[in-house]
Amino acid sequence: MADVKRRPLMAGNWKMNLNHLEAIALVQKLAFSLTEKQLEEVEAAVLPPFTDIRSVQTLVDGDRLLIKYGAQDISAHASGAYTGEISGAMLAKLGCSFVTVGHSERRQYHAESDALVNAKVKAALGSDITPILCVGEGLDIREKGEHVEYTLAQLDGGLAGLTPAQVEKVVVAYEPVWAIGTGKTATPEDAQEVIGAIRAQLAKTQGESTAQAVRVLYGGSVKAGNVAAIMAQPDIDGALVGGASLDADEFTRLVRLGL
Ligand SMILES: O=C(CO)COP(=O)(O)O
Repeated sequence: MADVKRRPLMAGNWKMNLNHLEAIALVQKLAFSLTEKQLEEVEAAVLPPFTDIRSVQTLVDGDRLLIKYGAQDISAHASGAYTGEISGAMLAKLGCSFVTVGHSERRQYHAESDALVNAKVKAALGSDITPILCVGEGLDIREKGEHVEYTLAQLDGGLAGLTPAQVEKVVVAYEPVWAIGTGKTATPEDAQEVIGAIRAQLAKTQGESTAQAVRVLYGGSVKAGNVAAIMAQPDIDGALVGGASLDADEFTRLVRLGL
């Protein structure tokens, strides 16, 4: 199917950085630097720590900013005795549009399995929040040449039990673990290889029209200096940006280059 227009998405995953005052300052700078037209063409989102979200909400609502925001994790449970967890309903109440699910740092440091990631994807959809399902291989898997099959298994695991209509609401982010925070970016061709395979797998499992509708992002050492070459690949619809999203000027340049 040719010429399907997917709106580019640039999402800044702040990880465990910036307090709520710093969050306000950064979002204000982004809003000052990006025009409404740019934000209509490229969807721009920030994903701050939980403790910043209320402040970001107040700013975005108060000034009717077009910048979207979300969270970095969501509980698989709806409510109850789950100490430390944050539910989808709580995030929805704060106006979150997105939540990353299954980020490699959560898979690695919090032992998140594909089954848990799948439950979190469903929790997000149940609260009308777009899950950004993160997949991607470590260096050992890449060196064995098994990166495509490994990533597709994470994709299938994360989407298990969803209907094609639900899958269309999911954003997938391919983030090879060896490229995160290391300064080593996958080449645009490496990223396209896996992201093209993700789209082909979606076509096989969900049907061609769903596969064409799903946005697939690349993440891993994305900066203003390399984003254009990444975005030039046919199947890449945006970027999930870590370090470079903490700098307002750099993230602004990234959003502008997102088309
Ligand atoms: O993990 C990432 C985004 O989720 C990528 O982080 P860096 O952009 O810092 O490599």
